[in-house]
Amino acid sequence: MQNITLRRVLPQVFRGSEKESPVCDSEVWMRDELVFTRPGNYIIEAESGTGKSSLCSFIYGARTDYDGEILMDGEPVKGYSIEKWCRLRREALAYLPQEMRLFPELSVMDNIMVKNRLTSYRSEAEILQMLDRLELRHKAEWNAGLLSVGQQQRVAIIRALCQPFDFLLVDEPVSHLDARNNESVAALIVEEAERRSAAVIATSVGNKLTLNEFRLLHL
Ligand SMILES: Nc1ncnc2c1ncn2[C@@H]1O[C@H](COP(=O)(O)OP(=O)(O)OP(=O)(O)O)[C@@H](O)[C@H]1O
Repeated sequence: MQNITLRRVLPQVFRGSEKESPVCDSEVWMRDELVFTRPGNYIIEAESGTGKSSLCSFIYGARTDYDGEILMDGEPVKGYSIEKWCRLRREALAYLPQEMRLFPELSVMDNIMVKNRLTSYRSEAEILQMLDRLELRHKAEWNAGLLSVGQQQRVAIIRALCQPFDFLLVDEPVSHLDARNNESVAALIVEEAERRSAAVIATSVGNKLTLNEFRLLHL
């Protein structure tokens, strides 16, 4: 997939507020055409409750309660079959939801392997290396539910990287990370995105992923 286009997209919950702030000032909602292309980095910044997670769910196809159109390589996604969504999510679209969705009773390694067994994208040694880079190697056998939220974020990021993708969608990926961990996560994400010539779309409510070059959009 080369591009994702938003045409006059607006969450249905915001219907009627098109002429009011923040919707009328948004660089995303109700724009005639907003195109995300790969490769490239995008940060979508906004205050709480303005729809960052909703936007991610719309792009990922998890929710359809929006007006306007989302197109992938020019095709409107609202007509996509379940099979097409499954293929897209397996091959082209990786997603880290804000709530991470780890299995708390499974170990860190098993959480990552649940995904990696489906994709066969990484070797166990590569996963351990990524855990090492994000300073979590010593937690590999811990239950994910016993990790801090910031540690869980790092595990969920590694899990999201265990697949091919053209677009990586990360919803507030560093909201619980300090500057040093933010930089480690950003370096890993940039490296993985560059390897795939992919685009990164990251949302932020304040603590932004430390990318060198990116287009900033205010939601
Ligand atoms: N599944 C849903 N169905 C309908 N409306 C929803 C749903 N999820 C969220 N909303 C509404 O959409 C609006 C934006 O919520 P959303 O979670 O997208 O914001 P956000 O910018 O990600 O917030 P935060 O930074 O606090 O996580 C809120 O008014 C919320 O009540």
